[in-house]
Amino acid sequence: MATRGIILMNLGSPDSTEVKDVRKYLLEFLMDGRVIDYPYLARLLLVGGIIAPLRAPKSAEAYKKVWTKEGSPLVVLTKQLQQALQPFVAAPVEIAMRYGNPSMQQAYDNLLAKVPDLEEVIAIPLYPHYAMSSYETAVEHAKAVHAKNKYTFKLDFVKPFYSEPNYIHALAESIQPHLQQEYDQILFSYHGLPQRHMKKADPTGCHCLKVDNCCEVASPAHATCYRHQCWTTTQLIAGALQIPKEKVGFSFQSRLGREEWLKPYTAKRLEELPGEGVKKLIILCPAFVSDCLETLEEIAMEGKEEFLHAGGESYTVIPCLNTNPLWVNALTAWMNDYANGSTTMLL
Ligand SMILES: C=CC1=C(C)c2cc3[nH]c(cc4nc(cc5[nH]c(cc1n2)c(C)c5CCC(=O)O)C(CCC(=O)O)=C4C)c(C)c3C=C
Ligand SMILES: [Fe+2]
Ligand SMILES: [Fe+2]
Repeated sequence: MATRGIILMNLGSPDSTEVKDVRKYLLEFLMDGRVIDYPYLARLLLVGGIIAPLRAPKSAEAYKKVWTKEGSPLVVLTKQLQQALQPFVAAPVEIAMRYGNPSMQQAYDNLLAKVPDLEEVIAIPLYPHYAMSSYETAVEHAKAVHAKNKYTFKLDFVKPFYSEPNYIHALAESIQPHLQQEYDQILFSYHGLPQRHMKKADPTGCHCLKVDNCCEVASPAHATCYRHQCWTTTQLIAGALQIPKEKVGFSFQSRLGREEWLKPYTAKRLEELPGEGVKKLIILCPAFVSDCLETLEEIAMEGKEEFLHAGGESYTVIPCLNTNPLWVNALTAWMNDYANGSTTMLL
């Protein structure tokens, strides 16, 4: 059998909540041409001259609200997932961040230190849904670091798992206990994307955001359609838990800049919902498998304030899967199926 290693890939966080570290992180993140996809010089002027310097102090304050003794929640929870998974798989597991630390190269080198005759690495981008700015950049970065260092081991990737039954089961079971309370709506809030990115990722050039109900009509575009994949996760969870259609909400959070992003915007919905009679809200963020700034600060703190201020009465946030044993089971099943010759979960 091949000598293997596994890498859990997540987005990454600043090294600390100091403004200089947050600025450095924002620069690395937003200078990624798959995130801010403007021509290099325009991107450099916008990100280096405006966004990173102006946003860093505000983001640093937000990070301070959620930072833990061990560091950023996203990185700490990804490490905890590594520790939870390791006992169930034969191959060593490392973690890597697309931006910041630990880097992809560190992860490869850690695996090589443990397995000098490493033949194959399976990278698992921890994003259920495909987006150029999350899944695709993680994959392309992993390939670029692999090529630059002339590593000889083979590199494979787990594909977006938005509809995979073990993942859906884990997510549904994590939601189920919260549905025992009285609620008016359960809002599935996904990280947003510029609408332009959706059209850019459409290989047909004529489907996404161009056809009525584009995400609900069959199309080859769905393999790279973020909105379709978010919609599918929502439908599968609502079906598994038999949540009535009128109690399911769907929105997109974390907008940046002036372009139009996917709608409806979560922040706007949180202001509108109480006026529509939704006083008791349950909210979750299935675009993330690990809690992070966007779930702990934007949704659990700011979002709650917005909703209650608009007249809402109760606001329950469902945590991300983090180290949920069923989620660990899902990852274990994919890795063990692969070790037994199945390539179903590979890109
Ligand atoms: C679900 C995956 C993600 C997609 C898609 C995504 C797109 C995207 N993000 C920005 C800008 C920012 N995102 C920020 C934080 C952040 N984003 C994701 C995931 C996705 N982003 C995560 C997990 C996090 C949290 C990181 C953490 O340390 O906890 C930030 C930084 C924080 C802030 O200043 O608000 C920015 C900026 C864009 C522009 C984009 C698509 C074009
Ligand atoms: Fe983001
Ligand atoms: Fe679509």
